[in-house]
Amino acid sequence: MANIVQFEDVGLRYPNSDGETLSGLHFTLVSGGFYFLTGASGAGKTSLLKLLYLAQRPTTGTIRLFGEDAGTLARVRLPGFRRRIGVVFQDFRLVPHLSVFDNIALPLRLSGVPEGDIDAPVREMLEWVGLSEKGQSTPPTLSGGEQQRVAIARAVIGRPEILVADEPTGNVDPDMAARLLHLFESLNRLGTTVVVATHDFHLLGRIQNAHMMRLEAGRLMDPTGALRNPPARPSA
Ligand SMILES: Nc1ncnc2c1ncn2[C@@H]1O[C@H](COP(=O)(O)OP(=O)(O)OP(=O)(O)O)[C@@H](O)[C@H]1O
Repeated sequence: MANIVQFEDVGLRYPNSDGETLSGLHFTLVSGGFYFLTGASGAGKTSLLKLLYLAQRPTTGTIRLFGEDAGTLARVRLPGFRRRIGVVFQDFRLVPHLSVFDNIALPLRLSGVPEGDIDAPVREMLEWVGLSEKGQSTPPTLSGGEQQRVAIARAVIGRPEILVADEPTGNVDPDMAARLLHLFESLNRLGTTVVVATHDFHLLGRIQNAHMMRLEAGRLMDPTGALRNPPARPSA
């Protein structure tokens, strides 16, 4: 299996913060893997995911995505790179004045898919997340869990190579959480590398062969030994 993501000694310090939010991250994700990222609130999960989907640059170290150094990537190639990564944001980030249908269609339209080829995949997605009746609604009229499902449909409609989801089951009941996880699992079976940050420990045992990544105060633990971290170094 090819390495799809490599973090090499990556650190992140936000400009106005006292210390490093993330430090010494050194790991590899393989193509087609399923990864859970856990850790207490404030441990740095969202920050790590932002590095992964190129919304944040690291302060130190190198991030390789799809075999290329993301730090030296020409600006013009960034949007194309980002399209290969589907993101489910913790706060959904749906476009409030667009219908559910148009929110889900957005990645296809941005990639230049012809209008005639948009209807069928969006309808399929709506069905997939159980929102076939809500295509013409706007996000502010939906429940939190429904908005979350729209966000998931939008993240996966472009068949991304990597799916990054930040607390994707935070607003749904246990049945829906299990269903959404099943959707991620089916995507993963089709070859998508999936990275899910979650507090929900019930989810963790549900995916066979999932790897666990645990963040503690900005440092990565490797309970399953799958990330090939080097042994912890003594702090300087
Ligand atoms: N833009 C920012 N500027 C300064 N500090 C930030 C910024 N974003 C996050 N932080 C800090 O970085 C730390 C890690 O935050 P992060 O959101 O990555 O944690 P998390 O593990 O995702 O937490 P949660 O589970 O509560 O979402 C926190 O102390 C947070 O205050």
